[in-house]
Amino acid sequence: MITEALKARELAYAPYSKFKVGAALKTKSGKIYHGCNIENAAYSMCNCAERTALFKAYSDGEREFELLSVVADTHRPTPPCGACRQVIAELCSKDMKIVLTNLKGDIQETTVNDLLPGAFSPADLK
Ligand SMILES: O=c1ccn([C@H]2C[C@H](O)[C@@H](CO)O2)c(=O)[nH]1
Ligand SMILES: [Zn+2]
Repeated sequence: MITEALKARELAYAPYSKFKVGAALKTKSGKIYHGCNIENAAYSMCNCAERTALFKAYSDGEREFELLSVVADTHRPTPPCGACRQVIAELCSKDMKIVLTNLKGDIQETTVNDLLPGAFSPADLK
């Protein structure tokens, strides 16, 4: 899955930050969705790799996910931003595994719940 995230990273559209990110999301049925960050001249419209992968999968009707991997050229394994953590918390199970990596090959394994404990959730709307 790290190799798949690296492949996804190659397709990043990051002309402004020059910071390419790749993500790979595996469904429970074994399908792999790739995502890269996609930036925009209107900077606030930039979309992260993690959300690209999740939205691709979700819009294909996928609902059950097994693993998300993320990679970028960071000193530590690439941490997803707050917005992605919130989206991941909504669409993936709390115990789903997340593998954070970087180009040096450092690896950090974590879970959805560890990335955003106490996330605002659909239950809070009731
Ligand atoms: O985990 C992360 C962190 C940042 N980015 C993107 C957003 C923006 O395009 C660039 C710089 O923040 O990296 C991601 O895709 N994922
Ligand atoms: Zn993000």
